[in-house]
Amino acid sequence: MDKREMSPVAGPISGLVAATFTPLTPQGDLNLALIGQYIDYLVEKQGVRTVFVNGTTGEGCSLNLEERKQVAEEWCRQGKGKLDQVIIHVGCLSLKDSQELARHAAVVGADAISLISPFFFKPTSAEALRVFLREVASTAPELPLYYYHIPTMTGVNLEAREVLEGIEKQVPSFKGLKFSGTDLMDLGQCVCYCRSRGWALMYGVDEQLLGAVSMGVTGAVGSTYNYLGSVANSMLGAFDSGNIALARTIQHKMQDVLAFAKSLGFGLAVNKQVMSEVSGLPMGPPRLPLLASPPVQARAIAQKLQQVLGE
Ligand SMILES: CC(=O)N[C@@H]([C@@H](O)[C@H](O)[C@H](O)CO)[C@@H](O)CC(=O)C(=O)O
Repeated sequence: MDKREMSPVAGPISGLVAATFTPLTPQGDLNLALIGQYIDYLVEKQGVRTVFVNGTTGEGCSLNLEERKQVAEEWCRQGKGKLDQVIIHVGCLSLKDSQELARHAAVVGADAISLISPFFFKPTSAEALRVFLREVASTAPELPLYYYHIPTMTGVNLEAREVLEGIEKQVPSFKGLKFSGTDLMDLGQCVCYCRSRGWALMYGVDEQLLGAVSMGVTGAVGSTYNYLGSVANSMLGAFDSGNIALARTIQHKMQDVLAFAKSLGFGLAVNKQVMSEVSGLPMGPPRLPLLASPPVQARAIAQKLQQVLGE
């Protein structure tokens, strides 16, 4: 067990955060009954004790509000005493919907909320986005709020550093961001801004986490930490102890697996199947418009993972 696994979370979020899949039945309804076992798997097999619920991996934007509430509530309920933190993603196209989910997150005992920018009518300036974040935060002022920067999915290409400018004056509960972009200049600037305020900066592109760690992020949120958490934890442990050569070797192996996965059309649908293959927990199908792929792809990826990372 490495240092990060042992240290309790205090202050800004550190270490790995699993961006959870939303378990569905074969018919496409929520399978809430699986969440208890899912938590045990993350904690016991992957050494991951903080979760990010209803985000990209959780298909949050494909669930209706009632479903999102049920999923959030179940993670909070089942995670009590087992998980360090439950972060609920409340981003929606409608301000009112995000406010409703933020309020609900507070009621069910979430530790924090996070949100993407609306992406149909997009904010035309960083100030417009800050005002949107402020209006959501005001409905759950007691919960830390993290901006979720994911330009590849939202098409909102405002620099994250620009969004941060002066945000603490508008959003007193603001505590950092989840950065799922690849612009290292922007990331570095965000690190400086967040570090001087004691905020969290969680990186979200798993295949290049080591680069972000060397930039100074406090932690990482990602889909692959659901089943590669223990591997990624050992990479972070190697980095922390100054064994950069080992950290690089581990990151390169993770990249080999993900490059192979991408060559087979890795996306959320296949990723969810890989999780089922590796964990043995039936995550079920993705929700339309995503389509399930033939299981052969996920099996091949799970085998590759075993072959590369089991070495
Ligand atoms: C676009 C996307 O899904 N990115 C993932 C990554 O974890 C990604 O799956 C991984 O880096 C493999 O490419 C996360 O950033 C998403 C995430 O944290 C979330 O589910 O909210």
